[in-house]
Amino acid sequence: MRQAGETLVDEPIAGAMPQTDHGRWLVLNPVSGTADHADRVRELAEERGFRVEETERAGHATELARAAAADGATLIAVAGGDGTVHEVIDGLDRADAFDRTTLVPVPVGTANIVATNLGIGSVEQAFEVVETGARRRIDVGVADGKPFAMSCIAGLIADASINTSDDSKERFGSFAFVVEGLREMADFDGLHVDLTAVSNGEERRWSGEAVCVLVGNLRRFAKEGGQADVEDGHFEVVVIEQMPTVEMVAEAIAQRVLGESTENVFHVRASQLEIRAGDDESIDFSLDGEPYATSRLSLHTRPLALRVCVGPDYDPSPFDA
Ligand SMILES: Nc1ncnc2c1ncn2[C@@H]1O[C@H](COP(=O)(O)OP(=O)(O)OP(=O)(O)O)[C@@H](O)[C@H]1O
Repeated sequence: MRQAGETLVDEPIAGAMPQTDHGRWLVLNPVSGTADHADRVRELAEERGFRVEETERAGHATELARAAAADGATLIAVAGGDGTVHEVIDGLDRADAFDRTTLVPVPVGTANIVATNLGIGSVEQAFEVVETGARRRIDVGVADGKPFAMSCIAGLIADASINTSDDSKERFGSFAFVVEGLREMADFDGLHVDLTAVSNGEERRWSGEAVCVLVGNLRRFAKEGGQADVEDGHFEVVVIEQMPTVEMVAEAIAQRVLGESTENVFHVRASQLEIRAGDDESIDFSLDGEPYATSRLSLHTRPLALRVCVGPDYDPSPFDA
């Protein structure tokens, strides 16, 4: 449910962009994905008036985003994968620049989940939407003060994109990487977790042994996956309960993917969330792929905080009939 004061800002659009961008920066990670994109991206960006800065090491994209904000950039393109986008969002947040900078992901990474969910499928399309696409504001997740765009996940999960087979993707949809993770480590003991979620003012709790905890912002884990509603001020939270065998977990997940609810999958939409380790040991989280370990994590959404360019396939209300 959208609340009063959180209405969409669907900013204009075709043709208007070059006049409204006071400075265009492009942060280029030359080693993302297959690392063969730098020349092409640089050429397209320079033709369109971007100042291009290449990253030289991990964390550098955060510094470059801060420099772009300090320079007064109103448009920042990010040629990289989800890790680079995450770093740039961190830099914009540190510069307190969400309100004056629009981000556009240029997908040259491995998974490119942020770009895909914003409806941007290729390098060429990214530059196209800069000129003619819609601009919108989307929710940002915050975990212990750290911003994230895509997801915050913990537990037994295989690398989200790389290790997941096509067969598994077909059967288990957006949970395929959990099933692959289970197969890799069949003796996993589970995470002992106490979780409190606030949804529309109501508190919901879950305690127990979990296979994994999946908190999606731009990324959707429940049901068939796909693009999340990233303008609703809520995370979609999925907890998969530990079960005696890998097969049972896989079966529970398959049923869930097929739309049948099961007792072993807890699913809630939440604007605030606290995840505590039941045994006070720290839990290894992944914030958009960035590792973060703690025994108590507080999360909330910043509704409609980040300005982005979106492609034609982006749907602001993906679950409306
Ligand atoms: N010049 C560089 N040399 C080495 N590593 C770099 C350099 N510049 C950035 N990095 C690091 O490269 C890592 C990978 O980048 P990125 O996430 O963009 O690509 P990816 O992993 O291929 O894609 P995805 O995250 O979409 O799967 C990031 O962690 C970033 O910090």
